[in-house]
Amino acid sequence: MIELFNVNKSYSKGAVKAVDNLTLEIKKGEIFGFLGPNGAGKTTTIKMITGILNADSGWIKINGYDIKTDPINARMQFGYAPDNPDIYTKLRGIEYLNFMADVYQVPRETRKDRIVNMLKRFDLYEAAGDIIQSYSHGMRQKIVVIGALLHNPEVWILDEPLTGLDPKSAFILKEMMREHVKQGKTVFFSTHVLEVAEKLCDRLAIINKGKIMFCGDMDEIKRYTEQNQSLEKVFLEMTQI
Ligand SMILES: Nc1ncnc2c1ncn2[C@@H]1O[C@H](COP(=O)(O)OP(=O)(O)OP(=O)(O)O)[C@@H](O)[C@H]1O
Repeated sequence: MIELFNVNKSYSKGAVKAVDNLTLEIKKGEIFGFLGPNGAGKTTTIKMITGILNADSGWIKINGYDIKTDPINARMQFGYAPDNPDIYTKLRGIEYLNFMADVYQVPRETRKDRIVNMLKRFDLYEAAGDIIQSYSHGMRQKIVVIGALLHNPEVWILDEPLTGLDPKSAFILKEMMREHVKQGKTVFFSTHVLEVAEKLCDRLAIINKGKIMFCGDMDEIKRYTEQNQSLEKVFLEMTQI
């Protein structure tokens, strides 16, 4: 579960208001999509949830742990895959995964099986001994996702996880998301791809200029509009592209 209450964030000494009084609750057992055009405030919000950035005001809790006042407990609740997978490129894939397993204290007895299973699931097993720098964008994205999920976190926070994945990898990740929430756990992810959000999410929020324009499920989207409009039309209306 993720809770945000009256969260604000500005950049450039207040000149750019990136997140504007945002209140949101992402429940256990749901895949929650975070939608918005470029520059809407999605990544800034995700960076505040994960404690990379501090909110100017408001509070954020993950499974009840405040990211500001109880950061270690809060961080142990989630796995986070950033939108830019170009990290630790000098390491071999397997070195990166072992490093992540060390950081999150994954026990030796379970880590090997877990690493091998996830590498095989994402078709990366053969490449695990290669330097990450030699990987394609999609391969880097997959290794970052595996690293984020190795400690079997209850809450998954994924920034644009499907961008750049081939159809098979995207299918596998979506399948994993569904399996995860079936166990009563939480998935929060941002996307530009409306079709994915429409098919995958239990609920979604549309953000524009730092403000939540809509939050609800697909039925609520349809009720919200007079006719049975598509998510695309609703999105375009709300974000006025
Ligand atoms: N470090 C920064 N300094 C100044 N302004 C910033 C900084 N980072 C983001 N911004 C601004 O804050 C706003 C929100 O940006 P953010 O990256 O959160 O949007 P986003 O929804 O993730 O966009 P995208 O879909 O393009 O990744 C934008 O106006 C952006 O230009």
